[in-house]
Amino acid sequence: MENEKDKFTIAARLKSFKYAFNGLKHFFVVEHNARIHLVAAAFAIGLSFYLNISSLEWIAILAVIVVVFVAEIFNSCMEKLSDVVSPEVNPQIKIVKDMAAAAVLMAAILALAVGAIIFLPKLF
Ligand SMILES: Nc1ncnc2c1ncn2[C@@H]1O[C@H](COP(=O)(O)OP(=O)(O)OP(=O)(O)O)[C@@H](O)[C@H]1O
Repeated sequence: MENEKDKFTIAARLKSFKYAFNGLKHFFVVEHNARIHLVAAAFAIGLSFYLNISSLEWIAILAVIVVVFVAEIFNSCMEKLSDVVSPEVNPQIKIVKDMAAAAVLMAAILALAVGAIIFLPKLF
């Protein structure tokens, strides 16, 4: 039988959004790396306006910005979860944290490559 909690309600969906925005607020207010990504994103968006890039180029720039933020949010989640699960030094936690950081590195490399492909020919 369907439980009260499983029922679809607009109020429950709105609450989920509230929690998601709460997570976003925490990320931008508390996590220091978020500020670095925010500055880089603002720079890329400013440069995109200045260089009057095409619609497809905008899609690529916005997509890589979001990919970097998503990777960094999950990386921060992994760090927090790891610190709760195992606050002491643990070789498996090291691998978990290193791999989460590797995901951010991959996203950042992609963002740099896409930025270079779009911006460099317009600048030089
Ligand atoms: N509990 C642990 N056991 C083993 N190694 C750890 C542990 N905690 C952290 N490390 C190692 O230290 C590195 C840095 O971990 P930490 O949680 O400090 O992330 P950080 O990258 O410094 O955090 P931030 O992204 O907030 O600057 C990890 O990638 C991992 O190699």
